Amino acid sequence: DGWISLSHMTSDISMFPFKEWLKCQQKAITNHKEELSEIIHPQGPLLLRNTISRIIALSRGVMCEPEQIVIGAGTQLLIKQLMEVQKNKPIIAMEDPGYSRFYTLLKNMDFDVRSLKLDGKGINMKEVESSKANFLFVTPSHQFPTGKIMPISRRIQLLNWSTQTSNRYIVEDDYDSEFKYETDNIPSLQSLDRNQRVIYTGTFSKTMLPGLRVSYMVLPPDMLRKYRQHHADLMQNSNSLALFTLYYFIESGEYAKHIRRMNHHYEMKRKELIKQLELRFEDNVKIEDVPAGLHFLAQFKTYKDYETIEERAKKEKLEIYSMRRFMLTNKYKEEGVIDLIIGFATIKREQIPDTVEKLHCIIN
Ligand SMILES: Cc1ncc(COP(=O)(O)O)c(CN[C@H](CF)CCC(=O)O)c1O
Repeated sequence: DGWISLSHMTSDISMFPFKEWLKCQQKAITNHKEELSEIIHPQGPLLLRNTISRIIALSRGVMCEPEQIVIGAGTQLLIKQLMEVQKNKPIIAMEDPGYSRFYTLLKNMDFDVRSLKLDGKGINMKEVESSKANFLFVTPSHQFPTGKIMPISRRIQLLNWSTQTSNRYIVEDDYDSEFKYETDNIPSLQSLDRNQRVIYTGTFSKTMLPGLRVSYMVLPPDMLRKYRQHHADLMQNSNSLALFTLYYFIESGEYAKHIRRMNHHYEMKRKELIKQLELRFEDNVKIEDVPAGLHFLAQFKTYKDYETIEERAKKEKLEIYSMRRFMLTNKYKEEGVIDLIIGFATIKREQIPDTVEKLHCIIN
């Protein structure tokens, strides 16, 4: 259809090992007919939760028992189910710019959602303190969408904040933490938490396929008890066959191999795209060069406004999202520049020069 994608919402399907996936699916069908014929554990199969707890301990330092893991068909659904448990409507705070889908979901659930500004270290601490929030949503590993990696100092401040009164929680959304280039990973916020205040969420959307719809959250024991009480009748909403297949995919080593391969592939494309952008735009572009994730923020000098740029991108059949998509309430707009979110998962390496050229004529 002639469209080129700089979307941050995709993963590179051309590299997905479907042959291996199908072998694992065959194993799942052969070995788990029993489970496939009945209602599985509401939190997802214990054998997959064992595997997930092992990999997030190794890769993210998350310390948890498999019993604390709840699997679900997407992070949004898990957040919805988690927040349904909260009595007396806690006040919620989240990053702005941030994840508009969570903001909309929580507003639609009639929560009082405060959108807090960022500073150089991530969510602004003074705003957190004055927000009177009980539930704080953050993306410390790779702030969504600016990409900032939250330093340990700010993480400690947040953890101290979470222990100041009894009913405070931090939801750590670790959505694309598996992709780090050059730098090594800072352990998760959850790994530093000694007071059972951090609810950790992860997803296979970025490392596998967004269409798989397999995500998970790790609940502290007291929250898990409340969750199980409230959702006693709720069934697992992920596809069981996909869950058992994923189990074999991980246990066979294919998952670790796939992540290594994708890390290398994405790092190469990211480097090339940044190089071409800087060549073409010279000092009319400023790249937030955080070596992580599947997108980066690029600030372009132009007096055109967001609507014009978005219109022209559509006309040029270039799928790209601007900062407008992520501004929750403070619609700031610096004079003479626009911020675009550049996703590099889907673009082919050979398409990069033309795409940069296309972007140049859209912006200038
Ligand atoms: C901040 C953040 N936390 C989690 C997910 C994972 O969600 P799920 O696939 O349901 O597990 C995403 C994935 N982002 C979506 C696809 F990229 C949508 C982006 C947009 O709406 O801008 C995300 O950005």
